[in-house]
Amino acid sequence: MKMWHVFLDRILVACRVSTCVLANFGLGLYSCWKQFWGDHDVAVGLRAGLATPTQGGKTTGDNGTTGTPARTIGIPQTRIAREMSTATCARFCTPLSSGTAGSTSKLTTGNGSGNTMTSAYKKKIPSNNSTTANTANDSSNTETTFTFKLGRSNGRSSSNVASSESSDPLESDYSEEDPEQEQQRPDPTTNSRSSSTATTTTSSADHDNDVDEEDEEDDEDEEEGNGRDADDATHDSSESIEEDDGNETDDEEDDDESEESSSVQTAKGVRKYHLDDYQIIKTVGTGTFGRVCLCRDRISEKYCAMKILAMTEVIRLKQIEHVKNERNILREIRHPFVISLEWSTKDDSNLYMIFDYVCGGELFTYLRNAGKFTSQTSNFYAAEIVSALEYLHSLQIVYRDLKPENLLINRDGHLKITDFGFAKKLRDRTWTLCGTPEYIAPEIIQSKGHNKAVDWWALGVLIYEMLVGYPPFYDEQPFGIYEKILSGKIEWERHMDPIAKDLIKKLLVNDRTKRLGNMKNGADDVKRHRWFKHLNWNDVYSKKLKPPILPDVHHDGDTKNFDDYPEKDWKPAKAVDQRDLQYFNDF
Ligand SMILES: Nc1ncnc2c1ncn2[C@@H]1O[C@H](COP(=O)(O)OP(=O)(O)OP(=O)(O)O)[C@@H](O)[C@H]1O
Repeated sequence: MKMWHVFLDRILVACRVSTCVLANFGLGLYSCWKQFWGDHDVAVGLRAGLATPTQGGKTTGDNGTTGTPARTIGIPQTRIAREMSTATCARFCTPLSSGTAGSTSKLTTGNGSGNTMTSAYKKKIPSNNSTTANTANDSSNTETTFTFKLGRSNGRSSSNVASSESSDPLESDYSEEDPEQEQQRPDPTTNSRSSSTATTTTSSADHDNDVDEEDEEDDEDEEEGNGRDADDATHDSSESIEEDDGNETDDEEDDDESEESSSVQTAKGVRKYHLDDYQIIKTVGTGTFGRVCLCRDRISEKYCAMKILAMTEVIRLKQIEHVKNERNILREIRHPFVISLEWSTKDDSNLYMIFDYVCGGELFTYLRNAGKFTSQTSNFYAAEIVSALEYLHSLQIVYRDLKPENLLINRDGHLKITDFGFAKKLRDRTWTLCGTPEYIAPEIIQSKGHNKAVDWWALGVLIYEMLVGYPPFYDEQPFGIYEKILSGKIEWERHMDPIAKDLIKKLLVNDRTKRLGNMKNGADDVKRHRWFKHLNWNDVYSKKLKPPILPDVHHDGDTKNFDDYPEKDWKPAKAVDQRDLQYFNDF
């Protein structure tokens, strides 16, 4: 019976791939025709998927990212979202690139078997790593926009790197034009707001646009939970939202305020922020549309991380709604293990988000350096993630990008989840195909519609990866990864902690109605699992647990745990015209 299931699953995946090859061929022809005749939008979709200019592992786009280190090759593919008609829907199935020397690219060795995979992953441990450890909007049910971060880097920190010649059969999936995004595009015929009035004092009502209409997942909770004793003190995550989170903005716009400045109510009173308040020190990371810089707030003298997104790129890749979504969700949340957004603004070229600077670098780096973590270390990080996921889910936010690359370690050794580019506020399921291949849940691959259960799946993958050193579903090709995910077959290490293994098994359940975390007791089922039995969850939330790793940092603005990026290669992003600027009126 099981064999039949596997067989049928494989046929299903194969059908999807074949369909996408054919459709892609058609789409290619169509796009060429359109490109020739000047249909910008469709051509953009194709460029994003297939023709990212790369040179020597560096992007050569016009977004100011020229010279971005090689882990960002294929930047547009790292967060691909294509909004095309399902009639022209296709998935690009092109050969894997071999990647760029000394960097990024794909995991191209290993055959998927346990041992080879181990060595393959170990080979990926960066040699020049300076990090050391002290101790061992989808608004409706019809929306089918596909968004992907592809492949995992073999470099020290990036995983969401995609080659422009990726073979991922799900990489470029197409959908009906997102009606919502279309609706939200301002009417170009209306007058542009002058830059002096477009401040960042926006309302959080934007979220409404990202919410599905049906009530959440009645069907998901039918299965019985495990009915464990409620002996653990459970933190009521809703209480953790501080009333004054420093991100609320004044209702009234200040005439003097420009796009680059705005008054914000902070814990210490009203502060008028301005971009000039921030002295940019150094690039510490790169992303899809730009870079993340360490900077210093001249007023508070605090170090911050400034995420700079080139608007031209955001528009080109049709990511307007996703970026606004990211900012809106970040404004709403406040949790000890989630990155804090201090302020956001824009000028006529870039969007800016200012975060706390997390100087310890990515968990990914520590994991690759260590090979694997002990059960105790993994338990510590998993507990902090459970606490954060419980909080996010209580706000109906599904995170959708859990992986070690998105977990930063603070100076105090505690985690901060970063990169909310795929986060989404949900009431019902969503159909956006997004994630990183090794971490995506079966229901995403099967386009069944998904919900917060995907985060619990990803937690299972993450715990496995921390304990074993590589993810449970691995293959050279994304297609192989998806096959393995759907087959549900996991290779277990002989000496793996049996209690951790039990938890992983209960999280990596293909049927999401039986997946721990997604049943009627929600996150409590995970928190009460034996692997977490020793924990007091209030202590977890209050950061009372002793961190297993303390980053080697000498001061709050230390950048030794991040790669060096050639600063002089950054070109200023092109200014967008008034029409395009209106897309970001409420940013
Ligand atoms: N608050 C922060 N403190 C320190 N480093 C950070 C911070 N935020 C981000 N970074 C670094 O910058 C990198 C890119 O940030 P982030 O993932 O948010 O950008 P992105 O554009 O969403 O990237 P991607 O395209 O990979 O999704 C991160 O991997 C991390 O190394």
